[in-house]
Amino acid sequence: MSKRPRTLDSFFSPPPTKKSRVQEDGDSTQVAKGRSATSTESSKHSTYPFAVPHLPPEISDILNFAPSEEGRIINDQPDLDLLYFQPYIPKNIEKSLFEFLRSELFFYRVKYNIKRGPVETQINTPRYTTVFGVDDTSRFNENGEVVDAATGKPAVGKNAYTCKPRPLPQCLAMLKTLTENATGCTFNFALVNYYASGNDSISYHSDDERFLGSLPAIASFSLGAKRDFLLRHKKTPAGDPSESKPMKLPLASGDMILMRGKTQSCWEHSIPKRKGGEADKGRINITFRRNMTKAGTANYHRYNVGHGGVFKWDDRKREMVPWERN
Ligand SMILES: O=C(O)CCC(=O)C(=O)O
Ligand SMILES: [Fe+2]
Repeated sequence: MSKRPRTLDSFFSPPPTKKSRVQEDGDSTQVAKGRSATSTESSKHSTYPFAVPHLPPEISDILNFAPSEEGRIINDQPDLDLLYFQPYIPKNIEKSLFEFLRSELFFYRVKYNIKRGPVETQINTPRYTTVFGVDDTSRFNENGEVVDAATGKPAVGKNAYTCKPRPLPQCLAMLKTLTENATGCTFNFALVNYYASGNDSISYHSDDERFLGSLPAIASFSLGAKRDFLLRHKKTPAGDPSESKPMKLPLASGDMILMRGKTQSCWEHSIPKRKGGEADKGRINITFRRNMTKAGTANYHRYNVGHGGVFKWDDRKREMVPWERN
């Protein structure tokens, strides 16, 4: 069983009120009052368009029991090393965790240009994205400022960030800590995708950037609609037979897949568009990664935050809508 995680409450929000402390002590007569007090606590940061509420105790208390099942090793194909938790998130909170994150996080629908030779093409990312965290060179101090990991001083000049790193909100920090305890891996970055329908997708790619180091371990959570996760071996000069055997994992809500070893250097993965099944339902994917460099942080911001507007879930319209400060 994993250890109970520490949370980052200390610098995200004021100290807990008496009521929430009573509730945390488990005095059931105070639960209702304690809940309303706790639900007003939130993660705030100068880079956040709006505050992100802390997980309500009915979710966080049960999340402490994750992983729900032991991971199953899948390494029966060349260079593949997966640990598949089916599920990781306890069944009785998987839906409410999905709805909480969809409602409370801010998302972006990023457009960017790529240049191939003389031709510039605009890419419309076919899903909503958002990122949190910072690379190994830096950390957030008690005031929430990003500072050098070793000296505690802000990076200046050519060492300064070209983006504004944002700390993980408590809801993701808690899941990250649990995942670290269960897997023995260390993460400092979270990338969240929201696939609004079967029309949203991610094409074949590997998370093999240099800023993730060699043999990176990436923990990938699924919440909401079931979607196929496809994996295929990268082309090898020798035309290894493994190239012709793609794999399909039908990822269900609450599942977690840890990709490790040579998986990123030798395999590609994708979530293709789909029709039918749960195609009209949304899906959240959270990946925890360990990012090594400032350039990595800037890269994640460019492709997952961009310069465009913020989107937030509208529960009445049942869709992501542009969000504006009022
Ligand atoms: O949605 C998923 O399950 C995969 C997402 C992914 O591969 C990525 O964000 O790099
Ligand atoms: Fe990926």
